Amino acid sequence: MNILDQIIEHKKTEVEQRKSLYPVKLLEQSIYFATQPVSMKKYIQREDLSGIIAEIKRKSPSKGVINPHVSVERTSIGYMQAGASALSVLTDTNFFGGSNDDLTTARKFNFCPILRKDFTIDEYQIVEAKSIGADAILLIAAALEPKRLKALADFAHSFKLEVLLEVHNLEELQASLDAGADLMGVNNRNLKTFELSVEISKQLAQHIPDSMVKVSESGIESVETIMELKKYGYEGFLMGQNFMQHSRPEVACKEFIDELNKASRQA
Ligand SMILES: O=C(O)c1ccccc1NCC(=O)[C@H](O)[C@H](O)COP(=O)(O)O
Repeated sequence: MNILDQIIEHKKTEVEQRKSLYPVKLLEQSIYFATQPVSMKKYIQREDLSGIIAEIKRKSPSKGVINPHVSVERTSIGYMQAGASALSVLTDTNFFGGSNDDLTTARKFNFCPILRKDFTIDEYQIVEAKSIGADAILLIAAALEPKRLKALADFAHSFKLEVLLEVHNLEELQASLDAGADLMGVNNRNLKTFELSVEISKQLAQHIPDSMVKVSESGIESVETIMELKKYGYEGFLMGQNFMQHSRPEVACKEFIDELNKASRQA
């Protein structure tokens, strides 16, 4: 079994356990439906922000332990002060060391779009995402049938959550174009083999309709890469490890965005 299959198998068990521990009715009670979510799509397109979706990632299957004791409060505030457009918080515990508490902490201290980065396979997780304060969820084409992608995207929209749909190849992209996602993410990392190549984003760009906000995800390490991806129409850039591998991720993020702003002014 590849790592994505392992994650999904584990997630199925985890979701069933959570359903009996915290029944969906209970989650629904904690949702304040009148609260308007903060649009990740709009923030990514804001001229005064960098387009970077800065991630809180404690560990990962490909890298192992990255920054297990990170302060979510300090890092999330620092990321946003540095000029990030949005936050991504990995809430999976088993493979990424995150938790729902990480997201609620980020929510408590920031008014900005927050992506709940998890492996969504069930409607329950969407209600849960809303109940912990997320503005957007991730759906992964490699993990779900096209019909299921659409059903989950529709369900997320009914809770006023935006959907970042992630693909890694042309087949997945074409099969998921009708799912109704708000943002199309191209993951440069193959989640089955961990192979990384930013070329994937470049190759798939022309196949993504102009009406969709394009996000390039994973393995982004330099300002030059972002400047290059912008030429292909990318407006969002999901970055985790590059910041999180520093003891002060928010400082690394600020240095990166300052350099990016300088490069953008000179372009
Ligand atoms: O990062 C992994 O090793 C990984 C393995 C299996 C499934 C998902 C994985 N990562 C999730 C992500 O997509 C990344 O955290 C995100 O795009 C940021 O990537 P990076 O900047 O390379 O940390």
